[in-house]
Amino acid sequence: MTECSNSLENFDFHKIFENWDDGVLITDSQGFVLMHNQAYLRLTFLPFDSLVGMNMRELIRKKYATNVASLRVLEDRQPVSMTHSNENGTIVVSSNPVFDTHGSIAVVVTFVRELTEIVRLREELMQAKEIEEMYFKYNQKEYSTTHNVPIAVSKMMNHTLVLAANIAQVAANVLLTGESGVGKDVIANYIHEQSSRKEAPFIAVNCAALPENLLESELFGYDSGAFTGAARAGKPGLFEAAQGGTLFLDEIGDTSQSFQATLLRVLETKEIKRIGAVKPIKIDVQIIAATNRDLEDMIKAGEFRSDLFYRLNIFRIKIPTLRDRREDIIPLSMYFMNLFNNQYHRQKRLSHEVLRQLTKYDWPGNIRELRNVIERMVVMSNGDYLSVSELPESLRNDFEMHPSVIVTGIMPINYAIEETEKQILTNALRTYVSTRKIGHILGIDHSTVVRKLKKYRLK
Ligand SMILES: Nc1ncnc2c1ncn2[C@@H]1O[C@H](COP(=O)(O)OP(=O)(O)OP(=O)(O)O)[C@@H](O)[C@H]1O
Repeated sequence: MTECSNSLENFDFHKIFENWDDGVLITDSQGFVLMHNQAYLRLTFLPFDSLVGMNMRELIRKKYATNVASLRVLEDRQPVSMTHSNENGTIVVSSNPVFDTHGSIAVVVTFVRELTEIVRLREELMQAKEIEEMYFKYNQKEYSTTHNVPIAVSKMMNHTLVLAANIAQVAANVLLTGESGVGKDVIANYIHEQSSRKEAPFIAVNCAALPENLLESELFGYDSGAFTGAARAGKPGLFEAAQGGTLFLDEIGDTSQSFQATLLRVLETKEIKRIGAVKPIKIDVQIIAATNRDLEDMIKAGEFRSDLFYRLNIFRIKIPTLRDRREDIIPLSMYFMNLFNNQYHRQKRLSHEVLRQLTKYDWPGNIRELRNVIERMVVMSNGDYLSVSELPESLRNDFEMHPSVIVTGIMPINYAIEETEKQILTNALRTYVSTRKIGHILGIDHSTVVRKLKKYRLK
């Protein structure tokens, strides 16, 4: 090593170490601490004001550590490097022996460096790569508008499709459940398309959209003279129109108890009677019922007939929410982008940042909400690439996904404020690199962020 001894003599090494961002610790040949800087305590989260004079074995004895690099150096007489990860982040610790002229270890110098940021950046890079791969995969022709099979990349949704296809083979009646917008309509269609009935009609009825008497006459039809104003020849209902095919009864949870009783009879006898008629008509129709309501709760509340529920529940498909199958978000987004590009004669593209943001959001409105977001962006955006700034407000800010703050105890207000500030800043540091960005996200100015980070000794 080349050095200029004159100038080095003037250096205050303590001062240099103290201002160092990395942690530095020097121990003697017995493991006693000779010196360390504040960064060492901050990065290792050791709850001491000073370690000087303490033997590093003490840390193991007091269970602050299981493996101490500087002690390993004393045993192995060679440099040792190790990484430690916990809820506070990841650090890399490198310890090096310094030998005296007799070849004995004089001191061990240890450096501690924070890796959290690097680990986070690596994860982000991997995520970006994944998104890029997906982007190219799902931007191909097969995800163009001609795609008529439900988009399903996730294991969960593929499992749902297999179940649906199996049920389609046996033409059993099915109950589809799941939150609003998860794709119950789409799955009902898929079941029909997978069945041997696919050439016959698929008829969908929204039971909640019609008043009870109209719903019955629509479904069962009526005979001539059934009521004033009835057509002379009578009118076949949708059950008859769906002969040989599929009848999809959406929002079954919103029907009256008397309608439920009639439907149960139809399921059991496979016959219907037109209103005002005496003679029953045999029907050969696969019934698919769907609801986003909790029928079991409704039964408890006396709002849904348990006998109809048990009849329908023999084959039930619960369609998972979009937040439970995040792998489908990118393929669905690409699909909708192509769909609306064609529809509105646009050539928009989704940027990686937008895709990443879409995968992070919780989608309470499920696929319908995603579809609406993409449609709006395709129509409203100015540039070729849809950018994060064009996303709706709720999707732009991560923190809006976790808006509730729950306090479970009683404590001094100032302590609570400081503790909350500290936790929010720690969370923000995990996601954002720049203090300016943190200021923007937290709604405070940049200098306040810097001041608070210093105050809480956060980095
Ligand atoms: N797997 C999918 N692939 C492509 N588009 C889908 C898929 N699932 C749902 N969609 C689209 O999402 C929107 C909502 O789906 P759908 O109407 O089937 O939901 P739902 O569960 O029946 O909702 P609700 O309970 O409110 O009636 C529709 O535009 C549909 O085309």
